[in-house]
Amino acid sequence: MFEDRPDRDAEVVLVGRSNVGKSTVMRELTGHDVSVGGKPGVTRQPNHFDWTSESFMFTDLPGFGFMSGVESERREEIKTDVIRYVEENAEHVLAGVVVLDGKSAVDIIDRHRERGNVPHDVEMFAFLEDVGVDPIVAVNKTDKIDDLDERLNEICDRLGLYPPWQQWSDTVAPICAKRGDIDALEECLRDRFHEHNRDDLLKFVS
Ligand SMILES: Nc1nc2c(ncn2[C@@H]2O[C@H](COP(=O)(O)OP(=O)(O)OP(=O)(O)O)[C@@H](O)[C@H]2O)c(=O)[nH]1
Repeated sequence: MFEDRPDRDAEVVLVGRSNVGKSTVMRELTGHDVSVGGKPGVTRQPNHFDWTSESFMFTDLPGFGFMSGVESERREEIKTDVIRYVEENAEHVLAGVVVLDGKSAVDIIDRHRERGNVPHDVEMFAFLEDVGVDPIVAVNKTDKIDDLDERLNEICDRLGLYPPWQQWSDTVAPICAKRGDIDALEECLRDRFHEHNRDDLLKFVS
């Protein structure tokens, strides 16, 4: 189980498979330098970051899915904890950011489907919608992708968003966190803050 959540009115959560770059995205969003790049599965508890003085925080939730050296039972527990956390706090969550590794996401999704499983990323996207949390899909590591438009269309297709991806530019944000390029994600967040009547937060998004 996760430790106690700090008492804040509003929150944006980051979810995603292990090693997709969530900590790097968080560093770029908040300026907090958290441990990045260690062993997959390093983040096992939520990392909460106060971002403004407006009782708002970002939360980096533990990565789920395959992690070398972590048993499948433990991986399932982590995923269950992530799901429970979002469910319990949905009313405070202004947006749920599903971070994907743009290079490998489609292959991993297709492999899971071929085996008859629901892929984690697809499940998480649908789950956020189910609990009334607007999902944003941050497609990270775009520096490793050759044909970005095609890849983004494939990702949309797998998530049930009818391509072309440009139709979903308020939901799908191609980013390269490592190089500090997260403009598209910030734009999506700005939309969500506005929709939730939190214009007070807009000034904090660069
Ligand atoms: N090529 C490339 N690598 C990136 C990018 N963003 C992050 N990485 C790398 O991906 C690896 C994992 O990054 P983390 O930020 O630790 O990933 P995480 O999702 O927080 O990982 P967990 O703690 O396992 O959940 C690191 O080696 C990062 O440097 C990117 O935009 N491009």
